[in-house]
Amino acid sequence: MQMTSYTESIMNELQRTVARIDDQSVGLLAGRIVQADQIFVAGAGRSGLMMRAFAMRLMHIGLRAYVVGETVTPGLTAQDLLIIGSGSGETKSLAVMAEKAAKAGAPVALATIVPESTIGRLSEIVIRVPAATKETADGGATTIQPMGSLFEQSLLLLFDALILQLMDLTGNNTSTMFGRHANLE
Ligand SMILES: O=C([C@H](O)CO)[C@H](O)[C@H](O)COP(=O)(O)O
Repeated sequence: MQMTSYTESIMNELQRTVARIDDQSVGLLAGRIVQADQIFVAGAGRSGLMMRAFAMRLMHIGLRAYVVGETVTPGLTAQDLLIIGSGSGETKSLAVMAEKAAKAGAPVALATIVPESTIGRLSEIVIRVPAATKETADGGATTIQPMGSLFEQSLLLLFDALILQLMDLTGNNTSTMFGRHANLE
């Protein structure tokens, strides 16, 4: 198949998937984000890359956002919020992180394929993304793509749409946000 046909299939998969994400749980997360003192985001592998992209936009909005594991990332308190992106909801390092956050009294939010997963059970807000997990031998009717690709792409779209909601809530626009963009690049 040609590249353009593959991208068309991917776009169709994405449209089907993001259309089934629950708006209410995303709205709930938007509310928690603006209330939090600091926002910590985490994810492993490709899911982690999408979470890093989200953290950058949170910073552009003027929020105190950190990627867990960076050398400059401070400690988390009960006034903060931890947002995890994990397709399986079972990635060990993230499950331990969610447990630690819950012990510190901080709410955990999770975007995942499996709400009933270990991390899902530790999370106050769970956003279900109906994609195929990375272990699924083949995505069946859900996806032609390998492993967690559909989930990872959906994460990017979900969080970019959430950023638009946060821009509305906080009165930001592209020029206020660009004003906060890194100027040492
Ligand atoms: O990097 C990944 C892999 O390429 C799957 O497509 C995953 O994102 C990584 O292994 C983390 O897994 P999850 O926590 O289940 O998202």
